[in-house]
Amino acid sequence: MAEPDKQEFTSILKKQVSRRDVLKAAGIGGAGILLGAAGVGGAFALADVLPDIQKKEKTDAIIPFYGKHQAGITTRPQNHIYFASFDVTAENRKDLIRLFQDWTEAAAAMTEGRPVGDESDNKFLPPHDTGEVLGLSPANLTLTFGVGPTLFTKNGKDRFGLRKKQPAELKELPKFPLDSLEERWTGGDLCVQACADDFQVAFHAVRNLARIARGKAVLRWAQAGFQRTKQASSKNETPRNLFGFKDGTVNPDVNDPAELNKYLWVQPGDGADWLVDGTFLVVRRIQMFIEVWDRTSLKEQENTIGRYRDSGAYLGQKHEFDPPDFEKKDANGEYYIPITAHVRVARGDGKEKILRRSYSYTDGIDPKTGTFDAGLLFICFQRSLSEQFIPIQTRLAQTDHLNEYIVHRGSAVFACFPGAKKGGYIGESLFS
Ligand SMILES: C=CC1=C(C)c2cc3[nH]c(cc4nc(cc5[nH]c(cc1n2)c(C)c5CCC(=O)O)C(CCC(=O)O)=C4C)c(C)c3C=C
Ligand SMILES: [Fe+2]
Repeated sequence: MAEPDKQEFTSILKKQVSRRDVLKAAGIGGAGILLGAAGVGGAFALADVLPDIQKKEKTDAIIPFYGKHQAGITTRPQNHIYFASFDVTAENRKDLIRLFQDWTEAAAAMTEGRPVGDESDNKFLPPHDTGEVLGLSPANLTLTFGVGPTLFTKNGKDRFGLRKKQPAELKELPKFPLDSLEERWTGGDLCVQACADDFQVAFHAVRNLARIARGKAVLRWAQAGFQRTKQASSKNETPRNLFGFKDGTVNPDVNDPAELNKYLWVQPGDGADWLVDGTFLVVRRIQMFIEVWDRTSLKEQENTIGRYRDSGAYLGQKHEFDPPDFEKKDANGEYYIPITAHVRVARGDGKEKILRRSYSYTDGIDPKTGTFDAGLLFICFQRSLSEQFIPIQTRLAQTDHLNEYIVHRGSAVFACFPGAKKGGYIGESLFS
C-alpha cells in the first residue's frame, strides 16, 4: 500500500474535502485517526481515495456552456477571474465568423474539462492544448464573450459590414470627471471573461483562446482578479473588497426572471434584435489607494461607504440586508448615511439597478511611489448603458466621497451575446 506524502495530503485538503469524506472514501469510518502528515503512516492508500473525490468534483464543477443566456453573468461568482480584451486583426467577415466558431468549440470543451482540439501523437508539432490543466476539473469555468463598439466601426470605417447592427447604446462611455484612463487598460473589439474556482483553469482558457485567435485577433489588455476562496470560507457570504467592506450586497435577484428581464437582458424592441437575451458589460479598472485608506479612521471609512465595515449593514441599521433609512438622523441631527456616502450617491432614487460582479486585483507596485497597484476590477451587466451605468457613474464622479480614495484607470464596454445553441456558435445572431 503506497503511503501518501505530505504534498499529496496538502492537495487533498486544498480540494476542500473534509476529513470525514476522506475517511469515508477510504472506508475508514472510525474517529480518532489523525490526518497530519506524520500521523497517517499506512492508514490507507491515497489511490483508493482520489478517484471518488475527483468523480465528485467533476460532476459538481461543470457549468453548462450552451443555453439561452451566456454563463458567467448570473452565475454565482467563482473565486477567480481572468478578463481579456482583444483587437481584431482579421480582415474579412468570413475569418471573423471562423474565429467565433473556433472559440465556441474550444469554450464548450474547456468548460466541460476536455482539452482543446484533438489529441495528436505527432511529437514534431506543438500540442493543440497547452496542457497545464490536464487532470484538473473545470472548476466551474465560465467563458463569457462580448463585442465592443470598435468591432462595428473604427475611424468611421464599417469593418465587417456590421454598421447597421451596431446598437445605439454600444458606444464609448462619456469621459467622467476625475477619470484618469490609460490606453493600456482601455477599449477593445472583443472581450472574454473567464471565471473559475481555480486560477490556472481560468488563465488556461484565455491562453488557449488567444492561441486559437492567432492571425485573427490579438490581446489588447488583460487583468486577473480574485475574491476570497471557498477554501478560506465555505459560507456563502458577500465577499469583501480591499477596503475591507462587503461588496455586492445590493444586486438584482438573479432568481427572479421578471427582474432580470427588466434590468439585465436586452429585450425585443430595445433596438438590437441580435442581442436579445444578451446584455451590456461595463468593466472599469479602478485603483484603490489602500495605503491612504489604511491610515483613515474607521468612522471616516464607514461614512465614506455608508455602511458598517464589520456587519455590512447600512449606517443606522443592524444587519447586512436591512433596508436603508436615508432620512434617519443621529442625536446631533446629522444623517446616519452622509449625503456624499457611496451607497447614497450610487442608489440615487433607486430606479437604476445594475448587476455588479466585480473582483479585487493586485498587480505589484507602482515603481515611482512604492505603493501597491491594487483595486477593483469593477464589472457590471445591464440592459441599457444610458439608463443604468451612465447615470450612476455620472453621480458618483460628481459627489461620491469614495473619490478621495480611488481613481479609474481603465474602461471598456461590450455587448455580450445571447447564449449559443448546441451546433451553433457564439455571436451567430450578429452575422445572420
Ligand atoms: C457605477 C457604478 C459603481 C462603481 C464604479 C462602484 C465602485 C466601487 N464601489 C465600491 C464599494 C462598494 N459599493 C457598494 C455599493 C454600490 N456600488 C454601486 C455602484 C458602483 N460602485 C451600487 C449601485 C451600489 C449599491 C447601492 C445601494 O443601493 O445601496 C458597497 C456597499 C455594499 C453593496 O451593496 O455592495 C461597497 C462597499 C468600491 C470600493 C468601488 C471602487 C473601487
Ligand atoms: Fe460601489
